[in-house]
Amino acid sequence: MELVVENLACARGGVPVLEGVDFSLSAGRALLLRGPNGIGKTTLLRTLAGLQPPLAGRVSAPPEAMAYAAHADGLKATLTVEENLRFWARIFGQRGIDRALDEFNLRDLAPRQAQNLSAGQKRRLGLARLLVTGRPIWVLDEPTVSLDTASVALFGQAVARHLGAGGAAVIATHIHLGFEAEELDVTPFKARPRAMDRFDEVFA
Ligand SMILES: Nc1ncnc2c1ncn2[C@@H]1O[C@H](COP(=O)(O)OP(=O)(O)OP(=O)(O)O)[C@@H](O)[C@H]1O
Repeated sequence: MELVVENLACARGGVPVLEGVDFSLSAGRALLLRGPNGIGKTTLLRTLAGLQPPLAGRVSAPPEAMAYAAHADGLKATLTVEENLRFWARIFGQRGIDRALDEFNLRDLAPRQAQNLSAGQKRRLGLARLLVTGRPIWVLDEPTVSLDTASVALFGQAVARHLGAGGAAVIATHIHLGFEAEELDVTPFKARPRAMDRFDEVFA
């Protein structure tokens, strides 16, 4: 599914963060968002995923086309790895969890409660959830935090397979993920400060 973003503006805590964001992404392609801490990558991803409304502009694909993975893994602590995946598969109307277990090397951990996983294992489970959503556009915020080198490679392969199957991905990351991708530095889209009121304008 193609994703077209036109003249998008987004805010955090009521403060405009980015404006005039334009890009398009074809099926089978990934876009890596770059830019310094605090510039607005998370805010842009949340807006793309439909978790907050844009201030202006258009996102062509509906939120139902997006699978969003945030900084937090959002695991059910007392469910096992397998139960977590089955839970999400049911939520998203999918059946199998085998690919998710295999692609993220979770087979041996399947019977373990999520609360007893290491940070990197939790992150692998959070990312494995993407595979049971069945959704075409992955929207990922710093997905490799806590992952070791081998797990980063597993993740890169999973994304590459998703792209190969006609999916797309928008990923905020500071590292190289091992697959071909376009890059967008969002720094030039930083929102300009606005006058708060007419009195402010006098001094602008
Ligand atoms: N809950 C919040 N309320 C108000 N402002 C916030 C909130 N969360 C973040 N911000 C501010 O919004 C701006 C954009 O933050 P955002 O998290 O989108 O940046 P980022 O590019 O993802 O940063 P990082 O690379 O550090 O993850 C920052 O100035 C940040 O301080």
